[in-house]
Amino acid sequence: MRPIFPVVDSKRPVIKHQPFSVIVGQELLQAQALSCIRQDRVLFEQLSFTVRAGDILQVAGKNGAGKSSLLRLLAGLSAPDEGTLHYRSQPLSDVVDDYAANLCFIGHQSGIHEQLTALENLAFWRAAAGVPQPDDYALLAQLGLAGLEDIPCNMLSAGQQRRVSLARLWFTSCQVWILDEPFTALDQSAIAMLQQYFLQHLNRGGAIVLTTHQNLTLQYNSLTTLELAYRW
Ligand SMILES: Nc1ncnc2c1ncn2[C@@H]1O[C@H](COP(=O)(O)OP(=O)(O)OP(=O)(O)O)[C@@H](O)[C@H]1O
Repeated sequence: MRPIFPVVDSKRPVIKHQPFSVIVGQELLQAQALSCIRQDRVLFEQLSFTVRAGDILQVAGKNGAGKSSLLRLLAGLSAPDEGTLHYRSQPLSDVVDDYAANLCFIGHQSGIHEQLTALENLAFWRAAAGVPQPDDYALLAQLGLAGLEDIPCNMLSAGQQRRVSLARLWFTSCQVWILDEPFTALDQSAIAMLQQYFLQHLNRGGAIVLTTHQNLTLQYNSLTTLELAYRW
């Protein structure tokens, strides 16, 4: 029988990740001369940048500037109208399986199954990712969800649902994280915890591309901001 209130140390890391076997600075994603057109509007064109191991790239811009559209291109969920994307120096289309296995994409929507509990959502994602059973109670406690593990997610608050959604980051072994508005609905303490966790991921050779309308409060040495201008 599961304990009703499991005793956990919320400061103790529940999963110890190994560093990625990469040299920090190794090129992971290269975007060359990307263009994206939506509803006859050119959102961006001739956009080129590189994301290396250890990098964090913040895509900024006004509502409708094309941030989510760019992230979807980078995640391989849609194709650019012009330009090319490479993963580890190979055309993305040639290495799509390798890339998908190394990519954790969390979109604008939380992506949780609202009828399922937090524990059930975690079990579902782990099964899909082929990740062995960690201590989910401890993970959820670390994310401030102790006591809420067994109720359907549609009975959680928006911020609590976002925390469940972000739990994937704590057990994924993927090196590239693409996160669309990960701080939405989170309170200040959760934002600080997530930013601290980003730092750990970068320090072990991970890479992050994210959008947010908030300023990142932590100092990231490898932070680059890509500002997308709203184009009419
Ligand atoms: N699949 C699509 N089909 C048609 N138009 C789209 C599609 N996806 C996005 N758009 C349009 O592209 C524009 C940019 O949308 P996008 O979601 O990329 O903006 P954003 O910068 O992420 O905005 P926000 O800050 O509001 O999240 C919008 O005008 C939107 O209506």
